[in-house]
Amino acid sequence: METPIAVRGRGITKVFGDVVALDHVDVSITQGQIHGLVGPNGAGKTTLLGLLLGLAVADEGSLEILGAPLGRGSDAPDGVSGFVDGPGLYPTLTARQNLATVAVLSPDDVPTLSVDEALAQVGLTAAADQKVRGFSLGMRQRLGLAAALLTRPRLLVLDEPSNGLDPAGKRHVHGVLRRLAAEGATVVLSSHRMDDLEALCSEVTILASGRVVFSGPVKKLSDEDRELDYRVRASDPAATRAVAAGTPGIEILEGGDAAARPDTDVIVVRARVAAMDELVVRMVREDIAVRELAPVVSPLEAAFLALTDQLARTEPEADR
Ligand SMILES: Nc1ncnc2c1ncn2[C@@H]1O[C@H](COP(=O)(O)OP(=O)(O)OP(=O)(O)O)[C@@H](O)[C@H]1O
Repeated sequence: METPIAVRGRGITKVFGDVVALDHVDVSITQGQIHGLVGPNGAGKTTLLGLLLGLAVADEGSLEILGAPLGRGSDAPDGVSGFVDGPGLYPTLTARQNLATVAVLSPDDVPTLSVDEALAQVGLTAAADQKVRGFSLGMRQRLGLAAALLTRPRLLVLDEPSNGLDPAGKRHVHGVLRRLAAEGATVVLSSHRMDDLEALCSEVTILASGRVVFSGPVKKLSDEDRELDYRVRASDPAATRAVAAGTPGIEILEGGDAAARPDTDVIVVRARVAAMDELVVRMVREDIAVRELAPVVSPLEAAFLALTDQLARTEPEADR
């Protein structure tokens, strides 16, 4: 049986005065996915998330959420929760009081999570009775997530949920989102952090200037045919350099952002995957131990930069 589609948008256009925030955007998100929205500042991510939350309506196009078409003047879609532009919280109330306020606003027929359970899920039990005024950005983000979890959403929409989270907080929040998705909920989130998106999302939509430049599985972006820059650290840097220089398809990068490293035992090379495989085989044959080999930027980030840069170069100046 085909997995149901949680979000289906066709030709979505949203204009603010002279600014086309979304320009005929098509997007399909299957149920149970964690779907990432990524794009440069002003690309239209928050605008699209706002439409999913029913905070605004599109000027053109159709949007279907959890199987129901979203029309002009529709209420916020059932089963959807989340936030854009930071969670709306009352600073003079405690975390528990904030959630209690949200809980009483939930319609009676909506299945809810208890306030204590929501606080526990985001790791805020110990801070439950502290006023939100004294909360750090990361704690506010977690409380915003707890508020969104109260109604047991089938579609959770989050604008930069990892903002301000320390590594432990991030791991905790990622765990909550993965569990939700495993239980069948759909999560759509925006982020500027490619490492977060790669860790969490099975699919991403890349937006640039309001247009979709890619939408699909993250692994499709890890194109083996794309040249990437790799850091190579080995037991014998001079010998590595000599082997790299003699390996077809390997370009040693001297200078530039990627290569300007203070640790001189690292060399940076530009190559496709097949050439890197050959380089490693040759190094091992020469008894050189490979201590580190990693792309300077991740495949997703490289694809993002290539796709958004390509669009910027093909757009006339007046369009930007
Ligand atoms: N309410 C509004 N009134 C006027 N212009 C707006 C409004 N909301 C968004 N815009 C414009 O629409 C475009 C898209 O904005 P949006 O906030 O969706 O981008 P974004 O991808 O979320 O950016 P960022 O990464 O900076 O958060 C921008 O040019 C922005 O200035």
